[in-house]
Amino acid sequence: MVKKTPKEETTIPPGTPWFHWKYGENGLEACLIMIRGPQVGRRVVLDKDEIVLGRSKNADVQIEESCVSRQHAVIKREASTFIIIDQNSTNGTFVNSERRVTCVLRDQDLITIGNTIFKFIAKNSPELHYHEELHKQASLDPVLQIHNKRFFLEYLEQKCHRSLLLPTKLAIILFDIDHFKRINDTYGHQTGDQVLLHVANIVKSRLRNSDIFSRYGGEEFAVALPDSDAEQAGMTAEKLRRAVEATAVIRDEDEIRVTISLGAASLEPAGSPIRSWRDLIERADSALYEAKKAGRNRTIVYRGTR
Ligand SMILES: Nc1nc2c(ncn2[C@@H]2O[C@H](COP(=O)(O)OP(=O)(O)OP(=O)(O)O)[C@@H](O)[C@H]2O)c(=O)[nH]1
Repeated sequence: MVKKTPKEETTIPPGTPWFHWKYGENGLEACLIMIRGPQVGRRVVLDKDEIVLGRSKNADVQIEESCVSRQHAVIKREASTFIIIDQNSTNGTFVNSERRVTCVLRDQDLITIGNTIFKFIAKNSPELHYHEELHKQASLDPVLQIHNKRFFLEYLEQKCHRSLLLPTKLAIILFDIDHFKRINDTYGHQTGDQVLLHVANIVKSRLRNSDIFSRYGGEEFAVALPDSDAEQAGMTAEKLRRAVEATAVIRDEDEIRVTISLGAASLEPAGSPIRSWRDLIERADSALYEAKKAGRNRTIVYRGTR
């Protein structure tokens, strides 16, 4: 049964980029890896001319520590060089333990901001591919070979931030297999896993390359649809629902059929404006909840006034 997402449930690192886990045209970009702090292993790809680090919600890399200034430091890219510039922060920016106002970053430099430490990995660093692989492994669901929740939320946060600034359209779908417990209870957990894989494959094959599809929980999934509004998300959701409904998993003599319930929400105003990715998740989740309550095997698009 789908439960409403508690507000504090998602604690995914803010500002974590998602877009360079496949090799881009210019190869891998330089990055920062958090090596001490609340999100150890968090990777920040330095793919913009300027990246702000600070406590502010609007910082590209938000560091939620009271001793970190709102706009603490900026990393500027100049050709292939990265320069960190302290923004007159109260407690200072440290590179390799020395307080610096500006500093050209070199491979493996350690940047300390508050209690958080990042390691700078340059574009030509021998460690770059290693960190890339670690990030990739940490972003995949090992059974279904689709993105995991961590990756999805990283992506959503980044994408939402940009879509609200530009602004561009963005929608998401959350969906859940109906009465999945019965499948496990009737056929066993292994067959349950087969059904999960079946649903994941059906959905994957119906999405665009630009859509981000992930496992959100046990039998819950999430899709992010860039450049889509609520109507388009509703149509995609219906397409997915019909595709799942129309196919079956064959097991011995049995045809196992499942249905899914879906909730969709988009960034465009529906009642009160969306301020963050959390609002989007909450709205899609409440639409999914309504779809379950209304009898399952259906799509509800969030049109609330909250
Ligand atoms: N086989 C298998 N089962 C899983 C996995 N993750 C979660 N489940 C099962 O999914 C079931 C979810 O049950 P419920 O939350 O009651 O939901 P439901 O039976 O789908 O009912 P509704 O969501 O209300 O339609 C539980 O029995 C979990 O054990 C998994 O990775 N593999």
